[in-house]
Amino acid sequence: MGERELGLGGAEDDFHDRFAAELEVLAELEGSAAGSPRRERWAAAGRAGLTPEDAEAGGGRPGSRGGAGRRRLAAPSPGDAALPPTPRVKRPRLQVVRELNFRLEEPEEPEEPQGPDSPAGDITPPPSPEVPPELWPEGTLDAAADGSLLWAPGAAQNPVLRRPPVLEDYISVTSTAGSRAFLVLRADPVGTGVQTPFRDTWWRGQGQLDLLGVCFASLKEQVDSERRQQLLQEAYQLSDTLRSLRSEEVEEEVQLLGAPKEELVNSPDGSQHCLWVDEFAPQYYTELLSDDFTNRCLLKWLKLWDPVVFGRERPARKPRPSMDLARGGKEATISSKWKSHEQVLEDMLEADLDPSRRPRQKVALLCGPPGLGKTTLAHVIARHAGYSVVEMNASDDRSPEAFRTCIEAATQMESVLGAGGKPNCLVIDEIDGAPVAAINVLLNILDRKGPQDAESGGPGVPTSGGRRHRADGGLLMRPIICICNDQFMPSLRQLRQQAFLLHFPPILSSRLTQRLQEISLRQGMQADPGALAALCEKTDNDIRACINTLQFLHGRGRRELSVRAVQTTRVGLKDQRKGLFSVWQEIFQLPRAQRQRWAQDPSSAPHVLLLGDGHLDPGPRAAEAPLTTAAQRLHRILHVAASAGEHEKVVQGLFDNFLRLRLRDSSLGTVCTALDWLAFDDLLTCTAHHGQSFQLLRYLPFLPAAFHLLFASSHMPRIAYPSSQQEAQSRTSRTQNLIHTLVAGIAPAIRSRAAPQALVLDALCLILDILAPKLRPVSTQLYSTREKQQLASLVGTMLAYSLTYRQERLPDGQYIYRLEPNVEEVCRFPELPARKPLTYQAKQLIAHEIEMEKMRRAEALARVGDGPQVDRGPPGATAPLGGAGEKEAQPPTSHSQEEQWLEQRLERILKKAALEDQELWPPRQTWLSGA
Ligand SMILES: Nc1ncnc2c1ncn2[C@@H]1O[C@H](COP(=O)(O)OP(=O)(O)OP(=O)(O)O)[C@@H](O)[C@H]1O
Repeated sequence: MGERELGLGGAEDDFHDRFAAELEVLAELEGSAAGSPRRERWAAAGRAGLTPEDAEAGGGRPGSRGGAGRRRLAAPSPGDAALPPTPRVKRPRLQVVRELNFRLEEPEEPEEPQGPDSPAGDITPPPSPEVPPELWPEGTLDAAADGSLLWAPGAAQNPVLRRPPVLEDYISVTSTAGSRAFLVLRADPVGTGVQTPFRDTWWRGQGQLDLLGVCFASLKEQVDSERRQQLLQEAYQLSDTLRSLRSEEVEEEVQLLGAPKEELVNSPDGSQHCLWVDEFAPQYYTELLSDDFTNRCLLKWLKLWDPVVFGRERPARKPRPSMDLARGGKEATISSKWKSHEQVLEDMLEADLDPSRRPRQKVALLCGPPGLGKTTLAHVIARHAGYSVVEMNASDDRSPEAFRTCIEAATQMESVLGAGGKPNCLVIDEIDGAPVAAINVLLNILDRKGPQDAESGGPGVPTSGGRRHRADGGLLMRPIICICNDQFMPSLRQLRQQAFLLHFPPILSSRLTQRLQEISLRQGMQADPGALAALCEKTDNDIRACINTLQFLHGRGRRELSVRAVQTTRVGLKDQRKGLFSVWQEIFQLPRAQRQRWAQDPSSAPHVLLLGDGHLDPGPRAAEAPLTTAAQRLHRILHVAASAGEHEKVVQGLFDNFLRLRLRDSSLGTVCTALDWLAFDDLLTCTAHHGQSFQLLRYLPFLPAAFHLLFASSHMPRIAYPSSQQEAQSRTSRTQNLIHTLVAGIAPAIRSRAAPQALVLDALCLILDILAPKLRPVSTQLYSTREKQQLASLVGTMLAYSLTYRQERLPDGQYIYRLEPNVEEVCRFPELPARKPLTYQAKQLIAHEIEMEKMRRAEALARVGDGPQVDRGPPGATAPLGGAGEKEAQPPTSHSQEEQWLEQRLERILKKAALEDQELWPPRQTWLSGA
């Protein structure tokens, strides 16, 4: 400070001379020039970083810290405002500067009430208590100084100034050359020369308070990293424990088996090179696990190709003892009415070959769940029948071109003689994954007709497969076996109709268990039948899954298979989604294990769970066991229904089939409960979709579960694909169309009172009765007046409703007259006979009279339009039955006269219409010449 004073004292006069202009401005400012509006505007603008005009308009940023003090300073006093801007007595610079102190300290006190000039909306929070007032950034001040005369530009950043700063204390320094500089003094409350981090924190937060001092994000990060580390540690600990447990287990097993440790460690590695499913894949027909009937059917179908492929004649058929006779009397009558799938298949196999001596079904379609050995069956059977198998995967070769090339290469080209000179048999796997276009290619190939087909003449005896194939030019001469999981894929619809369809039934678990035992024995693995049966049940008798599980466990060093090991192992199934028929079957059939229990305890009928609580109460011992099993079944069906996906179709199948089951409940209580469930399902679906309450959809699988508990039995139900819904829909739309046609044709006067619903419910049935009066089967000439009137009124009524009779030819060649539009369909049950049927002649007569009446009306209309020029018809013609508007017309006396008269009328009407046309549309030449 001493230096400063020294400096100041020494050069005061010089200073005044050099900076006279600036000091004058300062003095002006000091002399309450705050009264000057311009000055105030500058100050406000400086505070908010606005232009003076902006400041004038909006008052700058309300509540900024520097603002309050500055505003107070700038408040004009009436006296000052009147003062002229005269030069003042020069005062020492420091004094000026001190008086120009803009009371920066004042805003530091947040409690201080705001001045009257403070904006009402000032909601700026007080500064953070952690930030000392001395460290408030000069940003606001600097901003205020920017462009203003009051501040030395860059004072905040550059402490060495050429002019003395206005607001801060400073030290002036004079160089030896006599030039002066001013050094700004800054307070340093934290430490000498140490830059405080708070300044940065303040600005980084862009006005945020950062009460914690550390950014929240970094705190979160810190917590996250700590948690991660903790998890990692836990994982390490777990893996250590597991490793130690496993090594203990292996050691135990080694001790049990007495095998040397090295051998155990090596054997899994060695076996990994070859999958057991491949190693133990069946090579011969006898090794197949699938159902014998299916195997035999496929083999028989392949044998049907022998005449064209191998040139062998088909062996003469032996008369088969009728299966019906072998069965019981009642069952025999049923089976004569309903043919089982097996019978249908056998009939197909017994059927004659087509004219080109090929089987009627050119392609066999094997369908069933995955992993049951369908592909294996096709390969083994084809080899067994003497073919060389060519396999293609329809999911891979999806394009129609690739499909065509593959099929033709295997069945049409020279390579029909495959490896070892054997003819090819094409196996198309996963055909349900092929697109419709590709399947159409296959269908086209199947549909190709040979010369024999075209002629339908006697069969030509082929000499050899190759020559015959060339002669037929593209005719399919080799068998094709298609394999799919889901036969109901829409793309397969047409193929299914043409194919020899073979459902692949589930493999018997006893056969599979036996095979698994063989395999495990050969691999040196001890597996008791119980454990293997559990494995089969768990995998739904999926051969692949069973063998893979065994290999997996073997690979992990297990030499003994226990039920617990099977239960605890997570077996990877290929595809758990079931087809619709399997879903329906599971719903209507008891699971196998359950069947035994069911037989033992018939009192625990599952429907009691749904029909009433009373049955569940008898006592814990009676209720507990069935409840547990029922709960298991419930969960299983819930799972099956939920994973099936097509809920609507599943429910339709249940609806169409549940009444065909053998119901044991004679009071039909189960049926009523089932109907209630169906109604509930409808309600649920409607509510979910109308109100978009999709959370309700989770309750939909409960309907199949309820049906299972109500109807499941040990019998294999005969399930039909549901069609009632579609039929009902098409019937509804047909009926609606009929009603619309009828209403549209009704005369306007009647139509106003014939709303479609009222018409259907109230009028149509009675109208049909009215339209069927008793008419004598004689000529109308012989009718009495009353009968004539009756006929006339009938014709009038039918015309009013735009009804008539049309002649139709039935497929058997018979002619009938049918009402048009056929509203009888709307209001009469098809099975019931018509109440008052009209004879063919009566309908013919009515139709004729309706046509006549129409013509008469048309002519009457034309006459009304033309007035007297219109020809009034033949002199003898009169209205036959007193039709409306035909008083003056003379009816023809005989039938031939009547026809003649009608023809003349028609001719005249047509001529008149032609004339009118000409008048309206003159010939083209006239137009052109006129133009
Ligand atoms: N009798 C059997 N003995 C041993 N393994 C068999 C037997 N039958 C089939 N396998 C094996 O089971 C596996 C599955 O058979 P396959 O591929 O024929 O089933 P799939 O029904 O065609 O299944 P996907 O529909 O998944 O193709 C094959 O690896 C096969 O080797």
